Amino acid sequence: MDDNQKSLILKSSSQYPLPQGVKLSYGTAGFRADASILGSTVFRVGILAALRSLKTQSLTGLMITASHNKVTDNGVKIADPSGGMLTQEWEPFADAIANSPTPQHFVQLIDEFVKKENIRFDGVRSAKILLGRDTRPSGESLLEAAKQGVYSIVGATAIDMGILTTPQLHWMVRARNKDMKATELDYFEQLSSSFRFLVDLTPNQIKMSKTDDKLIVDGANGVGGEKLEVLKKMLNSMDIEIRNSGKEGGVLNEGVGADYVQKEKVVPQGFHLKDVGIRCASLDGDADRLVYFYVQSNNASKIDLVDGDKILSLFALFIKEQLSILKMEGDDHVDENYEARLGVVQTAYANGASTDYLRQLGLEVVFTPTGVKYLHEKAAEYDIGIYFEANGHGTILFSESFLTWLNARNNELSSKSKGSEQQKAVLRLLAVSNLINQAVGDALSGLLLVEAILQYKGWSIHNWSELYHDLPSRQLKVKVVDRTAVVTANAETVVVRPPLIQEAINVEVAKCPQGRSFIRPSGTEDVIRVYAEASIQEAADSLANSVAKLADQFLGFGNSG
Ligand SMILES: CC(=O)N[C@H]1[C@@H](OP(=O)(O)O)O[C@H](CO)[C@@H](O)[C@@H]1O
Ligand SMILES: [Mg+2]
Repeated sequence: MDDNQKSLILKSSSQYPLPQGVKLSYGTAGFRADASILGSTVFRVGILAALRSLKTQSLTGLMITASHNKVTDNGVKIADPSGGMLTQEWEPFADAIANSPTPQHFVQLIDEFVKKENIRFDGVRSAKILLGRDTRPSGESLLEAAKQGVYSIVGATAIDMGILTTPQLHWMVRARNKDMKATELDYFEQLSSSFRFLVDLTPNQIKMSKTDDKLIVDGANGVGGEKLEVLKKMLNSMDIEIRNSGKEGGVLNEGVGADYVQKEKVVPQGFHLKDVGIRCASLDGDADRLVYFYVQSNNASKIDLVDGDKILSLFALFIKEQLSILKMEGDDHVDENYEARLGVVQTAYANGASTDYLRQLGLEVVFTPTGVKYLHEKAAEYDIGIYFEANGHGTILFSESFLTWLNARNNELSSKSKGSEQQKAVLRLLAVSNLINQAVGDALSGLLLVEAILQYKGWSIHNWSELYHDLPSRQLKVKVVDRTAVVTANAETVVVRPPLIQEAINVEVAKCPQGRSFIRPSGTEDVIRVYAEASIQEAADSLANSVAKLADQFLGFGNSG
């Protein structure tokens, strides 16, 4: 970096001083905190996004959101040129700059990093960053801070895309870098046209009953509701009612949204007994999580939850079915069949019943630590990789080579057996690859795929929910002195440090029929999370309580000496 560049950063960063006592870490979902302390963080992440753009010689993205957190929080994360999360190799640098105490120290950190990474400032290609934000009131001024960050890098351009869902921003970054159509309208057109295409391939004899047509969506009073309104207009065949769109005066994520519904297992605000029997879905605050549910007929506040694991199972079942149609005999090109590698990726939070179900289907199921970046990376190793967190974040990834094969197969079948079952299966898989977001989990595209598959199978939400029965589970949080003292292994299923706690957990688990329990430090909150499941709810609750006590004994404040 030349002196001019250094003094530009120095000057602008003095306008965004780091508040006293702030310590942030680029966790499972970027930086998140109370919005009032985030100005300097977002400014610095603006610079980081520009450096990432220079390093990769591609466009990057910056999203301002705190997802399902309360409305007074906010956050910021970077989209890499692929549309995925920021490369993990850069996370330590993100932490270092966010916590740098003075503008001088900050400039020095950047200068060292630029040298180490060999980032070129020769102006041959300048940095370009797409900016987006959710509907939080603090978003506007934080977006300004991000712009100031970007503009402190000579020649850099910030393109403000306005209010978006997180997956839309990731989708646009990916599309732009692939020289594909990348505006918001292109996003809606791609989703709606591939959805219509998929639905047109529904076998004729299957028709859903009239009562199963309707879908009610809880928009969490966030950005998802207003975007779904746009999509709905382009899909005039669908009967969707959107509640908690943010226009009715409700507060973002307060008693609404996918996180609330999944964790509390109760109806979101605005849902009542008269909704019994109707298919309902809930988005989170930035529309990258999706769960379904229906209201229990005997208790209007309780729901039956159809979570990310069950969305994953529905997707896996459908994909597997299409792959087996492809393999059907009766055409002369059986030898040209491509053995597509289908993989399913879950975390330790996946309900044990879902994993059993998927394995019974004969699918390969693998586990990664919590956090989209791990699941996504693993899923990308397959021809078709399906990943979901139980909380509703997930998608289906298709490899380039498999897509090339599908397109070639389609051309071949078009000339030899147009309209055959095999060609329809090929076209369905291609439509899914266009519909489902290839960059990150996306509640809107996930919702359309669920709807298309339910129509294809002629299923109600009850049919779907009956695929398997969830084992009762319980999640708890424990405040501890230092959550980083907990080190886990085997996709977070065992604790390796501190010593002896895992043995103690094993003793509790052994007392419990179908018992399973683990603890891990949260990446987004200063707590240890406890998960337990068992054959009955009381046993899951008591297992979770005993393990929480162990966490407190080994790590809690009583043990701080
Ligand atoms: C148990 C749970 O739901 N954990 C969530 C939560 O992470 P934690 O690291 O558990 O705080 O937020 C992440 C970001 O949204 C999400 O990826 C993850 O699944
Ligand atoms: Mg979210």
